[in-house]
Amino acid sequence: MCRVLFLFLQCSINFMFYKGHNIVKNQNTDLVLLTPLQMQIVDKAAAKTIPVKQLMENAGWAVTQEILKRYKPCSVLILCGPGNNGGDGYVVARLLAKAGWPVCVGAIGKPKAGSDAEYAARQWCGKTVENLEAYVEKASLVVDAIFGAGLTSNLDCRIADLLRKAKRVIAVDIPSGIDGETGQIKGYAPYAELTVSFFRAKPGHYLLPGREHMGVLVIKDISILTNTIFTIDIKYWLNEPGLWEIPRAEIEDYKYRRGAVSIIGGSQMTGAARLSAHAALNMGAGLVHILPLGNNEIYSNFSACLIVDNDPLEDVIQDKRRKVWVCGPGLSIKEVRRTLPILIAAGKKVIADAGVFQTDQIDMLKGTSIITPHMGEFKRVFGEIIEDKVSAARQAAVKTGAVVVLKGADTLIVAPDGRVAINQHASARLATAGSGDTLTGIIATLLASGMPEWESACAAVWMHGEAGYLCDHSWPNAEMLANNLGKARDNAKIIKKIDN
Ligand SMILES: NC(=O)C1=CN([C@@H]2O[C@H](COP(=O)(O)OP(=O)(O)OC[C@H]3O[C@@H](n4cnc5c(N)ncnc54)[C@H](O)[C@@H]3O)[C@@H](O)[C@H]2O)[C@H](O)CC1
Ligand SMILES: [K+]
Repeated sequence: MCRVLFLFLQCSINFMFYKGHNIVKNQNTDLVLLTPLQMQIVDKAAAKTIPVKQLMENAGWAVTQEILKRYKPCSVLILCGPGNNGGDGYVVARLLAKAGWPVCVGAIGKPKAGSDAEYAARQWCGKTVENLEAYVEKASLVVDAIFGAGLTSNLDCRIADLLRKAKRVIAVDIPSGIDGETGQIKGYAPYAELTVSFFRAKPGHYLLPGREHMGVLVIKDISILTNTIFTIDIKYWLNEPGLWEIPRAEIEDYKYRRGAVSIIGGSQMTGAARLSAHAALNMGAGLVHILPLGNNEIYSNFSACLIVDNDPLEDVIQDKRRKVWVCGPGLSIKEVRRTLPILIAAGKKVIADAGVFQTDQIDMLKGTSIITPHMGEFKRVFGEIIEDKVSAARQAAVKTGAVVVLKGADTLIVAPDGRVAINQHASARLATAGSGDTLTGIIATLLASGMPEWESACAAVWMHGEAGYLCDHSWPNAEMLANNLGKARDNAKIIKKIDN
């Protein structure tokens, strides 16, 4: 009952804020990721209702609780930087010492006079050590509270050398040296075994290579109100159920409403289109066609549920009910040139993959709905990554007008309007030939069932990962992955139900 009332109040508050700003487009605020700059805005807004000193106390308390929960008392060195990250560190030092742990502090820089961090430093009455090199080596645990959201440039070599000597590191907010927005390493960053951050995670917590430095990542509530998010133009989300909603089967459904997926079937490499079709069928598409560019026998013998087109593409595209097309898996560049422009000119929603990335002709992709390159393909078409991969994918989305799914261990789903979902729901089980073709079939099915482009791609990437997790076999092939898609789809709904 209380939960229902709480949800009602939360929805009402959300609605009030949406009316005013319409800034948070996706309703699940739990999945929002804040850049360090946005976090500063949140901090400032939060400080109007709760003093920063109190937020810092809450942050230090949260870190201390996580340490007490996971470790037995041991010698701890807390490295405190000059800013508020250091301030959190001083609070941890005080609270851990109060709990009876042998603690000392190593001050790296001095907090500004009159700052909240200086206040926290003054509350620390224990040992502050000078010979940091020796202490870092001796300490059983090193708490890295040097830099957090405020890191502006590469870590100084002395600080990097110091952190290199630490045996076991616990990071406050984020390991020093990781860029909170891009996940890139500025000079050096330690590998923490535990990272405790506050309110909402940052993109850099999930983007590689940063993600590998987090160890166990815990995000703690420090009493910042959720509604502070509504004043910010959110651009990053973690890709989990709740960010999107999969259409449910309705009593009045018919096959075209459930979704019709059409796939161009290559004349030589026929496995790719068949895998896409297999994924689409297992994902619940209402109708799956393959249009073969060569001998259609292999496609006709593939599955009783599959329809193989006998007519040429120019005729088939006249069928207005067949809106969603997959073009690229198993196609030569010649086959792509023969089919992709026809589909685009006919106004079809095209998911372009594999074969379409064989040239650097970006123009060819304009008018597609979703493109799904892995990093090698992305670079072939769009060139080397100059800044970071999120910026590069955003530029590619603007240039093509398509949603870009940049596939990898931290797959990005980037919309032309700048929205970015970061997927961490994946494992090495997806790294198998044909896995990409499977993903294409999943995206096509969701798009054909009426989901918008970005949401279809996000949901498909998550379900692809889920199918991998569901495999009993630790080295599944793409067909085994596709066999788990029905269950993956069900799981997405169950998890969403619990979240909301
Ligand atoms: N809502 C929250 O999440 C809260 C977070 N808290 C903690 O505050 C920090 C962010 O604090 P801020 O003072 O803005 O930044 P830092 O402490 O990370 O560092 C700023 C400090 O460091 C100097 N600096 C930056 N880069 C370098 C560098 N490469 N070399 C040398 N010096 C550098 C800069 O000039 C400043 O002096 C956040 O991470 C949380 O841990 C709050 O406690 C409460 C709410
Ligand atoms: K830190």
